[in-house]
Amino acid sequence: MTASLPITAKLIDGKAFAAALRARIATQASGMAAQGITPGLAVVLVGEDPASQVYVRSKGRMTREVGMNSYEHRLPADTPQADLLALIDRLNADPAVNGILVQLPLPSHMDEFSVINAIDPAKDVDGFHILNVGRLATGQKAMVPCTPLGCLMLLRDHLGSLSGKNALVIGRSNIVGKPMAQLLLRDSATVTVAHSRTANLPDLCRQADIVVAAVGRAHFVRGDWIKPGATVIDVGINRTDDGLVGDVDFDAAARVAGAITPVPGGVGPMTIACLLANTLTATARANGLPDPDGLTP
Ligand SMILES: Nc1nc2c(c(=O)[nH]1)N[C@@H](CN(C=O)c1ccc(C(=O)N[C@@H](CCC(=O)O)C(=O)O)cc1)CN2
Repeated sequence: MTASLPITAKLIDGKAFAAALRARIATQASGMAAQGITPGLAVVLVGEDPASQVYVRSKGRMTREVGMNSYEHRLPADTPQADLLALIDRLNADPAVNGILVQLPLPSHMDEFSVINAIDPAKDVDGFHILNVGRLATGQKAMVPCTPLGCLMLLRDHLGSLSGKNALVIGRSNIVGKPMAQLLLRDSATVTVAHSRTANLPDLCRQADIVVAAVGRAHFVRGDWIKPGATVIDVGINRTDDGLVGDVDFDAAARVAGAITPVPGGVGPMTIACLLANTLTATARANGLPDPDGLTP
């Protein structure tokens, strides 16, 4: 039905936005270096998941590019959980390390919550520790999960104020859906969180000024679900025979939406840029400095 319409949506270029954000972070990091402080980020990868290896490599490279120290720890897939917890203890105690990230997913013999909650909340640059989750939910100063923080930055840049907008978050994961809903609420949007049991999802979606799709199913959100002029943020990264695609049927949605993020090149690059932003914020807080400009929600 939508295929006959021209593509009219503005493309929200997350790749360009993330590059500009990293440049600002590099400038602020060099300001810290002038005060004798070099932020340090430790990334821990357990196992050989191919996508995780790519992300961890990119994290290390981009950390160094913005002038921070990168510490990479690669552990075999059969590492006992106690060994991972012992490494986290050492990183918690290391003053050169300001940020700690354990790449997810973890091998199935490990308990994700026990591992994440072992990280010092002040160094939890993923914002997944229960204390940071609670702080975000109650409007206190927190470390904020990187992907939703990146989505928020793109939304604010495109829309200015989110106040009073109808926002639909599709997906209720701890990494994206739930913190995204908290951030939108904090910006005074009217937020609905949809999931696999939600009734009448297409109709709900047709009422949304903002759609954040984070379900992990290729092309799940159809073009005729989109309200004309809506802003569509696609968090999905699905590897298919047609290559990497998002959770939104981009070709159809881009003929109806006012603005839309592509996959690749939309939200994905913001995740690592926001990780660097969080590392800078954690370093500032650890050294009694004010939060860096424009990097926190
Ligand atoms: N501890 C964490 N684990 C995971 C997180 C996270 O935030 N913290 N998020 C994802 C993976 N992720 C970062 O870790 C990540 C995903 C995607 C991208 C990205 O730049 N995507 C590109 C496409 C790259 C490709 O070809 O695969 C894009 O969308 O343009 C960066 C980071 C799960 N684990």
